[in-house]
Amino acid sequence: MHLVADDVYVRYRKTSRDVLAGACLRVAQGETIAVLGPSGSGKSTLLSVLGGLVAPTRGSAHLDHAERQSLRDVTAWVLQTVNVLPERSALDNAAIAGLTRGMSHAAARKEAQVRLSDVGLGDRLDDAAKVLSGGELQRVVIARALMSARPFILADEPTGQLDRATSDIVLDALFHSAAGAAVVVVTHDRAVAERCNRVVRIHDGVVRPA
Ligand SMILES: Nc1ncnc2c1ncn2[C@@H]1O[C@H](COP(=O)(O)OP(=O)(O)OP(=O)(O)O)[C@@H](O)[C@H]1O
Repeated sequence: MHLVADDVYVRYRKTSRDVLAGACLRVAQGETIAVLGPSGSGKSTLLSVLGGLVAPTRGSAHLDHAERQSLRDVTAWVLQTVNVLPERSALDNAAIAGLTRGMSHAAARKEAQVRLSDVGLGDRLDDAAKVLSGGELQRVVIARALMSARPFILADEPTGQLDRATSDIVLDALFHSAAGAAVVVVTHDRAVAERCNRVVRIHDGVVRPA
């Protein structure tokens, strides 16, 4: 199964330019792709198209062998602005993705414990999200994305606000623990790109090898 953006054009309402203008990207299962490009070039837009959140004006985004499966059902997000329930524990925040998947409460909590331990938060399970640091929160979000068991993880600047050492911990969590899931990561950070199998750049609305 591949996640495919095929000749995608996106023009936002009330704007006069195509942010994406013939963008193509084919994401194989298990691969890691860094998407680079200047601010405003359309990186987040491409990610939103792949995740089924923005509909192309022309062209399409789809799964090549499962056309009827929705993009939203096969993608999990790791976003720049961490969206967690601040009063709930790290364990609860990660377990939510298991509940959404139809797991029992007990099974979701058990798997969340494993996922959080995998990203180095085994000793923070019961801490409320609001007392965790930025890097710890980002790892909770990664554990939650992994809990969703979706084959494609879309990460938008996951290390944007973190220092180098914390970024490395978060990237280890993202790339090592994702075992089997593809990761498409939008980044300005060369160190992130260096850890990916493939690096592409958006320029003039199209995707080119970097
Ligand atoms: N909902 C929207 N409505 C109108 N214009 C939008 C919308 N979302 C994005 N844009 C515009 O589309 C262009 C591309 O935005 P996008 O966020 O995809 O770029 P980016 O490469 O991810 O930028 P950055 O690196 O600064 O995050 C920008 O000019 C932005 O203002």
